[in-house]
Amino acid sequence: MIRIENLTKSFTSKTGKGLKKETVTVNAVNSVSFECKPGRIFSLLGPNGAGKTTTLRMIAGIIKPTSGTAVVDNIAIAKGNNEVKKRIGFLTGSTGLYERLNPDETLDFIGKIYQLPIKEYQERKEYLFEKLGINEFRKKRLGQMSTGMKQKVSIARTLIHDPEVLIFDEPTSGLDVITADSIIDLIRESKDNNKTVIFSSHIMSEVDLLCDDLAIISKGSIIYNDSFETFKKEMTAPNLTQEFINRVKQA
Ligand SMILES: Nc1ncnc2c1ncn2[C@@H]1O[C@H](COP(=O)(O)OP(=O)(O)OP(=O)(O)O)[C@@H](O)[C@H]1O
Repeated sequence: MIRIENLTKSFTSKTGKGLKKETVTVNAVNSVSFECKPGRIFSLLGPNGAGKTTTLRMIAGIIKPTSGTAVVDNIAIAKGNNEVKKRIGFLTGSTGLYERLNPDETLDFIGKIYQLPIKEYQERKEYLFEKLGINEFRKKRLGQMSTGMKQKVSIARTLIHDPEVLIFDEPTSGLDVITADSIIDLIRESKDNNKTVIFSSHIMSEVDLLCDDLAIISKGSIIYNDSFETFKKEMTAPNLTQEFINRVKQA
């Protein structure tokens, strides 16, 4: 379960030189509240720069909110970051991978960090490698891999400790439809295993494939938050993408 209340993040930076130095504040996320339930897939949909990554990074405890609270699996983020991190799998475009390691070595390294029991770890690794089609390049160095191959390894790395809460920041970005499909399949399976899943996207067709509950974010604020069923029932545009565009424009 994820529950966030009035989550807000402002970034402050200095621009210019000498006497012309100015402080610039960007309100990336403004008082955002929503709840993601176990066994359901929650989509955070919004255009570029809307505040999706910033929101997810706050939920994952990577950056501190300026104000507001995030509770993950009954633990407040501010109070127990490490406890929360064990329960979370966070996939983001900037997930670090060591270019000199191969997928096997990468997962071994992460498995040790999480101190996973060896048998459980091995089984989980084999399962994820099979599911994601990593076996054929499991001995190849990350530095010699394509974007899609690296994304698969990132996903295996995110899921190796079988977390209760899965946070995917644009999980299929830059992937071909076949690769994207295996990832979508894995996300669905996590839902069936009663995990709490949130993923961000700016593509309505991807949301349509997976979503149970939908929040639309625009310029840092939530402009829609309800079930996807309700969104479809209330739709006045001829298709989902147009409905999304209209709602963002009207906000
Ligand atoms: N570290 C930072 N310092 C200053 N501004 C930032 C920082 N990170 C994000 N921002 C700004 O906050 C706003 C929201 O950015 P964010 O990355 O959360 O958007 P997003 O919805 O994930 O966008 P995209 O779909 O393009 O990835 C943008 O205006 C961005 O420039």
